[in-house]
Amino acid sequence: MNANHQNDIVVPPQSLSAIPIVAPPSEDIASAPTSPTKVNSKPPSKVTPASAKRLCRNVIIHGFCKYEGKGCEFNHDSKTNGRQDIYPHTKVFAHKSEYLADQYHFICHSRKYNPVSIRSATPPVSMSTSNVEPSNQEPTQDVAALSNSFAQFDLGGHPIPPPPPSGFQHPIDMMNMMPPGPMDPYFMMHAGFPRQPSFFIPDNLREQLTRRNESMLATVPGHDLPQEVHVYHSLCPLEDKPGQCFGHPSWIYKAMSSTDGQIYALVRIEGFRLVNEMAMSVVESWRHIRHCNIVSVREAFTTRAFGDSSLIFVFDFHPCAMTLYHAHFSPAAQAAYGQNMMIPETTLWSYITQITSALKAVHSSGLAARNIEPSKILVTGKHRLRLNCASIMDVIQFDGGQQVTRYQQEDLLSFGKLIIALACNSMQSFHNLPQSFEYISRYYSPDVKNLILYLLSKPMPTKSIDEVISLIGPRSLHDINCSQLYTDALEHELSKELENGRIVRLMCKLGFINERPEFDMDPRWSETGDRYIIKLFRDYVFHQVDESGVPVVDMAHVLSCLNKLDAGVDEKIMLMSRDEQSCLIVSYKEIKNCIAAAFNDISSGRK
Ligand SMILES: Nc1ncnc2c1ncn2[C@@H]1O[C@H](COP(=O)(O)OP(=O)(O)OP(=O)(O)O)[C@@H](O)[C@H]1O
Repeated sequence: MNANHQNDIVVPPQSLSAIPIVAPPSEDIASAPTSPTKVNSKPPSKVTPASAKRLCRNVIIHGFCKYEGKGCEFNHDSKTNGRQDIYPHTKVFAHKSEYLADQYHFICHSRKYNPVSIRSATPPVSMSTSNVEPSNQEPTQDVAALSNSFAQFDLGGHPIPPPPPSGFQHPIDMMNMMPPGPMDPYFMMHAGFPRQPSFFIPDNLREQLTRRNESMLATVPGHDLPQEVHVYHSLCPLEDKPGQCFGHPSWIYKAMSSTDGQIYALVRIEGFRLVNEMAMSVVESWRHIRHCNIVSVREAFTTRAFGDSSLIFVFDFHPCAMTLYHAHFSPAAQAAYGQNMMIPETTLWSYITQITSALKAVHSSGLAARNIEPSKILVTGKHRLRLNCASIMDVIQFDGGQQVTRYQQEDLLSFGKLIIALACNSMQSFHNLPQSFEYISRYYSPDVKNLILYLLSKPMPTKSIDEVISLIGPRSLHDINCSQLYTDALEHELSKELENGRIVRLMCKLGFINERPEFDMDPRWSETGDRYIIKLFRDYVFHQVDESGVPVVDMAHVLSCLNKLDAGVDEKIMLMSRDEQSCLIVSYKEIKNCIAAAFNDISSGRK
């Protein structure tokens, strides 16, 4: 610390309303120091018995005192206390002294004359055991003296707010918007403390998104794939052995496009010789379909990059996706859930609604899906389905689109088979229809059976996806409702993340500003003025210690401070010099202005 500031603080001229705390004088108000610049720092500490009659400042301002019954000696019964009784001797400096009295009261609650202890989880230690020098003065007088010393500063703009109405929530409490449920273990560490604001998204959602992000970045070492295929690089196989795509040996890779930097899924049909160039034009029709239940195809091309003649289809990549087969019918899934794996009716209707919606989009575009089977439908989230491998069948069995109507009827038939398989939890269920229908009738509503009967009925011109839509109409409304509720929940989470984004930006600004070595000799960057306030604020937010000097790692405190800073609220805080010899009272609004000015200096290229 700069030697000039060992024992006192010169109020920076830029921050007129930053108030250095004067050492509470032991003399009378009349003999209180009047110089605003030179300050001592030892705060008053002892509360005389007279305080017992005085209404607690915390009750006045916040509606409650968290130290009531835990050492706070002031009166907490607001009904028996008139406001005019609070500081009968300090009428002249009413608002100033009241304000500072409030600060003083907080100091009294502090364990080590350190603002962090205001937020401490443990009850405050009595003043006699704290480091604060005891004072015989009544707080009112001390405070009046303090305000007297700073009469020249503009303290008048902040009248004390009226006592809060019952039910009033302190801004910090208003951030306690944690959803009902078990408390986050982090906050449990602060037992005995009111619930802290939660700024983080729920664990399950966070884990899901993290897994997806990791899956996007995951690589598989030791493969001998080409470095580059067309504009795609960083190929990574998603399977360790070739699969079967519509009867052809196939591979699927994750790869990055050098065109847009996005990750895609490349489906490679191995050793495929394209005889009709026109076949590729089908992909163009598919490319125009953008639907939430269809994996979008981006392009298709042939390549010799793998040492053979391969046909490549490029699809959107959905991290952590698995096929419907894998989710419900694979030996692993069957072993894990056994007979208990019956799909609940609401889930079944959700699946039906999503596939119907996808088929409607495809059929309306004059195409047929030709992929309604469990291994060609991806589950990309909870109960979230997407038809995969769109367009592949049309290319490898190209017929110029002559049989679309037939294929569309086949889509409906395949859809019926799929519902039977899902409802009976068996891929073989279609081979024993009477038994399957009996099972479905027993466990599902008649609507399911009626829909299946319709889908399995003979192909005819009137049998269409539109008919299916009218059959499932009321059921699909439930799915729409669920989706919208989920969207609302996600938006809510997103709004919280938005706050976090703002906080990160603020922290970046603080990082840019604090202790820049190249500005060491510059008085504007040394430990005076705005930058000094910013530095002390950084200490206040991050470097607090408890009464034994142990660092306090209190995320809730950090987030709460940064949120208030971001909002630029009028609330004032006390910043302490590192030697604890002097302190400043300054509002978040003023600190925000200091940071904005300092950051502006840096970002404008000032040297
Ligand atoms: N678009 C995609 N985005 C992300 N992952 C995908 C995508 N398409 C496929 N996958 C992943 O690749 C795996 C294999 O897909 P594929 O289409 O080859 O299914 P499969 O069950 O192996 O079928 P088959 O046995 O017929 O090859 C899927 O389980 C999924 O994890």
